[in-house]
Amino acid sequence: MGFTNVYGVPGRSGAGAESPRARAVLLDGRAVAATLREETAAAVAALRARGREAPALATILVGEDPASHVYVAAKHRACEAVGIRSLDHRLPGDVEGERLAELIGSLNADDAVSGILLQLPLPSQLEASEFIDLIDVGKDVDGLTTANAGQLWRQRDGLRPCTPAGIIELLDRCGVPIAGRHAVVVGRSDLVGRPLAGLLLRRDATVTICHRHTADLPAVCRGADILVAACGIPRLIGVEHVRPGAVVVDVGITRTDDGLVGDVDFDAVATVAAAITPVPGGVGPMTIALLLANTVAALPSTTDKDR
Ligand SMILES: Nc1nc(=O)c2c([nH]1)NC[C@@H]1CN(c3ccc(C(=O)N[C@@H](CCC(=O)O)C(=O)O)cc3)C=[N+]21
Repeated sequence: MGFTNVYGVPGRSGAGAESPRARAVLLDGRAVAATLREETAAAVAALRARGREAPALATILVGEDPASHVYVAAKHRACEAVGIRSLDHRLPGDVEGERLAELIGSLNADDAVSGILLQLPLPSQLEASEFIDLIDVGKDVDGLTTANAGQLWRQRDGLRPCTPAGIIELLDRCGVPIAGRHAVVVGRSDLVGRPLAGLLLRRDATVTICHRHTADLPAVCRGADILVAACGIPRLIGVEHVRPGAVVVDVGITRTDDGLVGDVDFDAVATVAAAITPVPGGVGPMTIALLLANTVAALPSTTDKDR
């Protein structure tokens, strides 16, 4: 992408320097995700052509959270579009943990199931990490089990969480360099902040993780070449957090009366950043594209099966 040169000269302008007038380049997650989905569809077609079964993703949705229903439906549609079969399991919000555990056990044992996704959040009586860790490590297409998280931090192969992996893929495919850059991640969730920090570190970024106890958040964020907002606080990140020329990634997605709102004050930040992801159309579609890629990657390798 053409903007690498612009971005390649980071604007280490002193205090009081004027913001560039030009608006930030849009990091178009929707377009990049479409390309990635085509690649996944081609990989599935190639498997089928060799006589293999299509991969299958099993989703588990517990309770009636409306946003979760929207997301799970989107995941099923995306599976269908690339030739991945999907299995839709639903449990009532007051389900006993034992029943959920049984379902996960039966999906672990089912050879026709290549990936298992337990949609979060769970109802409050169920401790999410306890159930995530019941998922077979090889079917953990969300990359959220303790075992896969450990693989990441130990620098070993493993399934990676979809949102963090999607962010890295988006930066790579848009030509944003990572090695040697200072990446600041705002938010330390198990789903996004922590694993993303691990992935950025593996790519040789200098990584800072910020959270609610961080002193002078704007100052820390202004040190970022790559600033990732993943705290779930609508429009927390404003111009005062962004050094002119930084790349800004917005993971936040809050439903409000005026639509979906990110963690970044987009209109303001787009006047100073070199590049920025929109909400919607940024990180969200990449998350789903990586879920599909992970589901294909979770298949036992062709060589294993063919031997
Ligand atoms: N086990 C688990 N794994 C997850 O990956 C997971 C989860 N639980 N719980 C909830 C979050 C959230 N999440 C999103 C996925 C896609 C969009 C997405 O496609 N967003 C569209 C907009 C879709 C809309 O209109 O809502 C966009 O940003 O353009 C958003 C959010 C996955 N999550």
